[in-house]
Amino acid sequence: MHRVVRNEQQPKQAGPAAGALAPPVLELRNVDVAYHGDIRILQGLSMAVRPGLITGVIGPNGAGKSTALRTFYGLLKPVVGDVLIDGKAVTGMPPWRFIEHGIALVPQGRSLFNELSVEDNLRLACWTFRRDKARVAEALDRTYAQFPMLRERRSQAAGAMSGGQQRFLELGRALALQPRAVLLDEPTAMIAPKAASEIYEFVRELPRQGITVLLVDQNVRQCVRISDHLYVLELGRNKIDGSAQAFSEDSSLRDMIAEWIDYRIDA
Ligand SMILES: Nc1ncnc2c1ncn2[C@@H]1O[C@H](COP(=O)(O)OP(=O)(O)OP(=O)(O)O)[C@@H](O)[C@H]1O
Repeated sequence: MHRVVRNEQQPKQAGPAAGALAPPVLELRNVDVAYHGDIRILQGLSMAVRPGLITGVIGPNGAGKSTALRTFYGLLKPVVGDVLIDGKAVTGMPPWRFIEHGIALVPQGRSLFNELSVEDNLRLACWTFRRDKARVAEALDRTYAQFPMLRERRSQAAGAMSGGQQRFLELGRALALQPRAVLLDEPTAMIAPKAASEIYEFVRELPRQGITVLLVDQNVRQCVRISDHLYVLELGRNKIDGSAQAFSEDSSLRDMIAEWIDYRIDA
């Protein structure tokens, strides 16, 4: 059974953050977020997504991980505090403008047009420059080179593919616009284990392509394994954050993570 291990008033920082000198691509600064009325789901939450790293966000069910990701992408507006891109406040900016800043989202759950072909789903990602046929063709070629499986299935209805294949199409659609950062919300939820492992291996390589990652995940084991920097949330607040190295070197933190993994396995 899961137990809350620490409940300090102040979040603990587990050692210096990896890439701590680079300014964040994205940042939440002391945000409070409410869905309805004045019940604040996030309270004083601060997080930074640093370039070239995978930043993982973990925490118990209902801790506010997905709410934080939606706030990062402008889908929820903070009641208090700010969202920043490259150090500049963009609080209240609508989600569709994030791609102009090179930031893409792969939301939780299925987001494809099931009846449309794989290729038409990719073409929709190119909507803003649809009249530039050469640019669309280049985006498709690049995506098919990265995901040969999608090229083979380009005429197939997206909804006829397996869950894992659909996830790769969603990733391909997000990457078609060559973002510098991608926000992933539970990328392997409801995906078979083998495909989930392939997705994590793919995500792990993204920084090598110059793509910064924010990964919100219930799969604590995989999130801890591939992240460079981890945030642990609890009840909508910062609990602990630090580099993956600091987590691996601190036995009390390891115990806490192990406890969560055990909890998840037993549940
Ligand atoms: N659309 C909504 N309207 C009202 N409350 C919501 C809404 N979405 C989430 N919540 C509440 O906000 C809190 C945080 O939810 P959130 O989905 O962000 O947590 P999470 O850490 O991502 O959880 P999980 O790991 O279970 O996905 C929960 O108490 C949840 O019930």
